Amino acid sequence: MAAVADKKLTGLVAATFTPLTPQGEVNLSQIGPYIDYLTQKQGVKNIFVNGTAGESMSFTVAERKMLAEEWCKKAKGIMDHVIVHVGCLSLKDSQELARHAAEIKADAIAIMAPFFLRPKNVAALRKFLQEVASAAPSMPFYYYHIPRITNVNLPVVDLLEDIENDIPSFSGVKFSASDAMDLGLCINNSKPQWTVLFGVDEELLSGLAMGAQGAIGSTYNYLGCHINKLLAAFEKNNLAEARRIQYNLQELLRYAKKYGGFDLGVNKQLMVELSGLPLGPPRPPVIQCPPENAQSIVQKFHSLFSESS
Ligand SMILES: CC(=O)N[C@H](C=O)[C@@H](O)[C@H](O)[C@H](O)CO
Ligand SMILES: CC(=O)C(=O)O
Repeated sequence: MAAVADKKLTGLVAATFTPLTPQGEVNLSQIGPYIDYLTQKQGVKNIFVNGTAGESMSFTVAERKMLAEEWCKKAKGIMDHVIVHVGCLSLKDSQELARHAAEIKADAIAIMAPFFLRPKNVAALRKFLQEVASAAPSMPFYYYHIPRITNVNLPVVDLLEDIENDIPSFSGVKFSASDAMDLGLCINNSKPQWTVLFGVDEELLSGLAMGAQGAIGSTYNYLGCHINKLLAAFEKNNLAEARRIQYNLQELLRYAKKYGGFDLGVNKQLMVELSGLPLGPPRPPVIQCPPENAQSIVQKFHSLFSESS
C-alpha cells in the first residue's frame, strides 16, 4: 500500500455510479468494463467509489465491501487513484469500512458527516472523523463536505485547523458546496501535501479560479474528456475556452430541469445511454428516469458536446 501522501491526487476524479442488475442487485461484472470505459473513452484515471452518485447509503456494509473490493481489484495497474467513501451514519460501520479499504489496498478513504444525528459543532465533527481515521491510520483521509445532502454546514476551514494533530493521515477535502469563501480559506490554510478537490461540476471553473487542485464529480463519468479540456484550457489561461465548456455543462443541467431536475435517476440513466454500459436502475428511493426523458436529454447532450469539440 502507498504510504500516506505518496502520490498526490490532482486532476479529474469520476464519482462512479453503482452497477446493478435489472432486479436491483449489485452487479460486479460491469465494474471492469466501466473502468475500461473511463480510462479509454474519457481519459479519467481516478475514481471515487461508493459516494453520492454511487448511492452509498442505500447499500449494506457487506455490499459496499464487495463493491469497493471489485473497484480496487479491477483498477489495479490501470487507474492512479481509487478513493473509497466510507461514510455511514454509524461510527462502527464507518470504521469497519475504513479498515476494509486498507485491507483491499485502496489509495484513500473519504467520509461525509453523519446526517441522522448531526455533529453540532466542529469539535464534534472532528471527533467523529478522527475515530474513523484511527481505524485505518495508514489510509490517506479526505473530508467530504456536501452540506446539500448532510445539512452539516460547519466551516471547513475551522475543521482544518491543526487537524493533522488529530488525524495524521489527513490528506484533503472534497469540497461539494457553492461557498467560494470557505473554499478559498480552505485552500489558503492547506498544507502543501493536501489536495482540495472541488465537487460542484457546474461551477468547476469558479473552484479552479479559487485554487482547487482538481475535481470530483458525477458528470465526469461521461464528460471526462471534455472536462479534461476545460482543465487544460484553464491551465493555459484560456478562459474563453474553459467557459465555453463550463457553459455547456450548465446548459445540460438547465435542460434536465425540464424533466424534474438533474437527480441521480437522470444522471445514472444518462451514463447508461452515453456509455452503453448496462448499469441497471438506481435503488429505491431513487427512481429511474423514464427512457423518453433520458433520450431527450441525450439529444441535448449531443447538441452541446460533440466528439471533436
Ligand atoms: C449531489 C451530488 O451528486 N453532487 C455531486 C458531487 O458532489 C456532483 O457531481 C453533482 O452531481 C453535479 O455537480 C451535478 O449537480
Ligand atoms: C457525485 C459525487 O461526487 C459523489 O458521488 O460523491
